[in-house]
Parts: sequence; structure tokens; C-alpha cells
Amino acid sequence: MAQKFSFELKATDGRARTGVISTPRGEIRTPAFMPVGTAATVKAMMPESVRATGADILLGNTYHLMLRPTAERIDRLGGLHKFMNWERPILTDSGGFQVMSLAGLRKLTEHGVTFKSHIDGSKHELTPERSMEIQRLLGSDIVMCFDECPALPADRDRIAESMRLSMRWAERSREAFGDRPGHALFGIMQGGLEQDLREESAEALKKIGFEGYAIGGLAVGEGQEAMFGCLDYAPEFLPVDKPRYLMGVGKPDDIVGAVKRGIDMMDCVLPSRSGRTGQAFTRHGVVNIKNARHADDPRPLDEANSSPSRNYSRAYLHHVFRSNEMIAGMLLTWHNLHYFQMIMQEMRDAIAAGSFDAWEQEFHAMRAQG
Ligand SMILES: CNc1nc2cc3c(cc2[nH]1)N=C(N)NC3
Repeated sequence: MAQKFSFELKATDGRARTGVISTPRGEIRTPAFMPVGTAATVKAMMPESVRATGADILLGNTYHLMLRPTAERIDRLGGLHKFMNWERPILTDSGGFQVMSLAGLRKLTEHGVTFKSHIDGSKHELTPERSMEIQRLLGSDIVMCFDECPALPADRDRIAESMRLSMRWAERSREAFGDRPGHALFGIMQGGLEQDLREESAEALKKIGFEGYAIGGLAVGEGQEAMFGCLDYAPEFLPVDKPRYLMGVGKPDDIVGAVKRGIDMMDCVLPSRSGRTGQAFTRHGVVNIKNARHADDPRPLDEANSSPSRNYSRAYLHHVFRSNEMIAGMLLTWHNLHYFQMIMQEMRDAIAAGSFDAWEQEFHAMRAQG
């Protein structure tokens, strides 16, 4: 196992790249999709099943774990890896986005954010320093800077002011992170859909220096066209030799479009959340398994014989969803996470072979067939 954190680019095809991030807890093949394990579990999944889908790394959340069971308790119990029985890399988000999207009654100052827990209304504070401490107590391998995520809609002045605050917080995050060989701190680029603000943010982050760079402030309802418009320039503002992480993305076609535009890492609740609600992702598009048309369909969801759902008919999946059986969400989550990892593997192979464009055309054609 590597003793330090490093990123090696293996091949590029147009703006798309494939490579390997080496960490003391294992390698991460890029482009990589990270299943979301918000409260120390990828919902409805055993960790060994998450690994079996092909995931090299998963995501945890500072916000949720600081509220329950607290970072101090997880530290006393040996850290997040041991606590949730996942010994491979973990990336933890820093809390900024979750405070904006989940917590009640935020008070924002230069110092940080105070908020009320969405669980029990108790009062809490997050600052760059406290977020770094929590992520250190959790033992995460990739730590995210503490940033301010502006509530939308927001005008350009608000976006600019928020981005500049986040850059000052990035400086404080770097300072508080300290010297932790084998662990990485990622900066988060902000700036909304304003190209000049995105460039200003990237310049500020590069001046501080990080082991990887995230693009934040997207996948917040702007829509795919606007997101791709930003990705038509933003990734190239970042260092070519460091991982680029697009936060919160996305649907399969968002993921393909982001990889095409130079993104190396992504995370999204979609495959697991939609799995629990009966939405199955397949190469021919989405199957809403609760729909009556599946009641007598003997076929599996996907012809891929590697799919964990290959031994179950659509009729069976329809039945267990209609009967509200626990296995329903488990099977569809497992299926969806495997499907997402399958397209990541196919893209890594296509980029390495210089055939990404052909693969992308096939990807869209199969979905058009339905
Ligand atoms: C689901 N969309 C989404 N956009 C995000 C954007 C950010 C994030 C998480 C996100 N999730 N975490 C941050 N710390 N900052 C930016």
C-alpha cells in the first residue's frame, strides 16, 4: 500500500482522463464514482456488497456524523473505517452544503456557521477549524475544505461575496489541516455560473495548494445544460495533474458528460435513493419497477450477467416493491450501484483505448432505444 497520497494520469482521450489515486488504504481508479454513505452506511447495503459493485471509495458526511453519533464517539471507537467496516478510502464532505440544505436557522459570520440540528433542534457551530477537527477524528482519507454554499437563487454579488468567503475559509482549512502524510485536503472551487468568478476561485485555491480540487456549487438545480456550460471551461482552470471532483453528480448522462469534460471523481445519492423508491437504472434507460406493466415480466432488469439483480425477474422485483418487502430496496440499490460502477469501468477502458467518443455514442443510442 502506498504510504502517501498521489495521483497518476494513465491516459487521456480528448478532455476525458483516466488514472489512479494511490492512498495508504488502497487505490482509486478514475474516473471514479463514490457511493454516498452519509450516516456511516450506504443505505440498504452491506459494505462487502458495496465493494462487490466495484466501488474503490465511498463518501461520508461531517454534518450528519457530528450530530449523531458525534465525531468524538467514532474516534473513541477507532475511527469511521472500523466503525462502519469499510477499510478502503473514505472521502468526507465538510458540512457546508448540508448545513445550507438540511439544518434549521443558520447564522453565518466570517468566523463560521451556527445552526440548529435537523434531528433534535440542538445548536451547533461549524468553522473551518472545527470541520478539519471532525474530519480528522473520523479518520477520513480525503478531507474537504469547509466552504459556504449560498442558498439559491443568488445574484452575482452574493455569489462573488460567498466565493471570496469560501476562499478565506479554504486558507483556514489548509492551516488547520496541518501536516498529515497519506491524507489529502481538497479545495472547493465556487463562483456559480460566472466564468470570471470561477477563474478567480481557481486561482485562489492554486495559490494555497491542495492535493485535489472539487467543483462545488453545481448540481443545485441549474440543469444539465448550464452545468455542462460551466464544465466547458471550469476543469481546465484547475491543475492538470491533480484529481478534479465534481460534487453531487449525478444522473448517468450527467456523469458521462462530466467525464467527457475532464472530471475524475463524482458522488451522488441518486443510485441508492432511487433504488429505494423503485427506480432501476439500466443501459436502456430507467425502469420504474412499481409500474403494473412489470407484474408478469420474467426478464431480469439488465442482460449484464455481472449484475447482482440477474437472478431476479422484473415480476419479482415488482412484487416485493408492491408488498413493501425490505429486500426490494436492497436489490434495487445493489443493482443501481453496480450499474453506475459498470459505466465508470466502461469509460475508464474506453478512455484508455482512445475510443471514448464511440462509447459515448453507443451509451446514448442504447438509451434512445429504451
Ligand atoms: C447534490 N448536489 C450537490 N452539489 C454540491 C455542492 C457542494 C457540496 C455538495 C453538493 N451536492 N459540498 C460542498 N462542501 N460544497 C459544494
